[in-house]
Amino acid sequence: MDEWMNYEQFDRQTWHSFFPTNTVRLSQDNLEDIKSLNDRISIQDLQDVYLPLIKMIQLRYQNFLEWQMQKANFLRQSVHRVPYIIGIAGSVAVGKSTIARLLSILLNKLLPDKRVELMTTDGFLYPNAELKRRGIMDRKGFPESYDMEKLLKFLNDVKAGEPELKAPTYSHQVYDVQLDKPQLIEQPDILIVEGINTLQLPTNQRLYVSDYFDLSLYVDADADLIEQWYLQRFGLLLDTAFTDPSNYYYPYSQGDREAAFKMARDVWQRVDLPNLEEFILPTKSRANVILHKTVGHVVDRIYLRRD
Ligand SMILES: Nc1ncnc2c1ncn2[C@@H]1O[C@H](COP(=O)(O)OP(=O)(O)O)[C@@H](O)[C@H]1O
Ligand SMILES: CC(C)(COP(=O)(O)O)[C@@H](O)C(=O)NCCC(=O)O
Repeated sequence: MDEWMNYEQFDRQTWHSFFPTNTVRLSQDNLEDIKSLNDRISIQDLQDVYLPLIKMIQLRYQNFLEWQMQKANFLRQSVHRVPYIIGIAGSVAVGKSTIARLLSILLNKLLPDKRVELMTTDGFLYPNAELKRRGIMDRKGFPESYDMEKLLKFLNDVKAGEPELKAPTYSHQVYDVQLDKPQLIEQPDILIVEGINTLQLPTNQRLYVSDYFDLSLYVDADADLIEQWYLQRFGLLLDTAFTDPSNYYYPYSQGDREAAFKMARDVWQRVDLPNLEEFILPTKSRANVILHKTVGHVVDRIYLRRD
């Protein structure tokens, strides 16, 4: 069976033609915000790929708001604010958090009266100490390394409009969850949730994380390319965060650079690649939108699931 039969596929040019960019004006500040993503997203990518994407998200969001009104009318309830949740899935190091940040900047710009917040599911990993206690430190990122019950309960509370929720956070710098630095989630209108497990099937819970999503995106690329991006990020961290003696990878920042990269390649091959193949890739066909990236993070194809 054709794996893509329920998707429409667009090349970059066609996708761009759906929303020619001169209709959105970005201020210098917005551009600076976007550039602070380290020049990683080019203005060309912004125009060709991300502005049409954000326009489509805006249309879907309007539709969602309309439905909330109609539903309240039908059920003879008063309209209450329900957050719109966007999930972003894909491999470790494929660029999920970079895209999530860009989308949040653009949504803030397009919908200035809406509160847009961004979080990652990495904070729901068990702390390193607990992973070690369970003997699964080398399974970090695999389904069993997350407290899925806690994540589901959290998303349920967000949807229910609970005020001032505290999301646990994760630091790539420290290589651990930061129990003392929770992120406040304060009744957002739109919440972007990025993480490798956002489309994962439940292991023993009855709910999917994605049951709480109003829209889901999967960021896709060839594994060989993602490995390069993983190693590039490792190189950056090796020169910065890992030089802190409290960092998990500190010894590698002090020793031979080639040995450090050898270790990182080994971690990719033993941990992140098998996780991609066994648990992350199979979730791709559940996403509403698939962004396919090629060399240099350039998005060359966009897939939309028929609905
Ligand atoms: N559009 C892009 N252009 C260039 N580099 C990028 C782009 N998106 C991400 N990167 C780089 O790729 C690496 C992984 O990106 P990141 O957003 O951290 O991925 P994830 O959140 O999926 O782990 C980082 O080093 C980041 O700087
Ligand atoms: C915390 C993560 C599971 C999540 O990755 P992300 O999507 O944030 O890049 C990953 O970065 C990770 O730590 N994996 C374990 C093996 C490794 O050190 O790469």
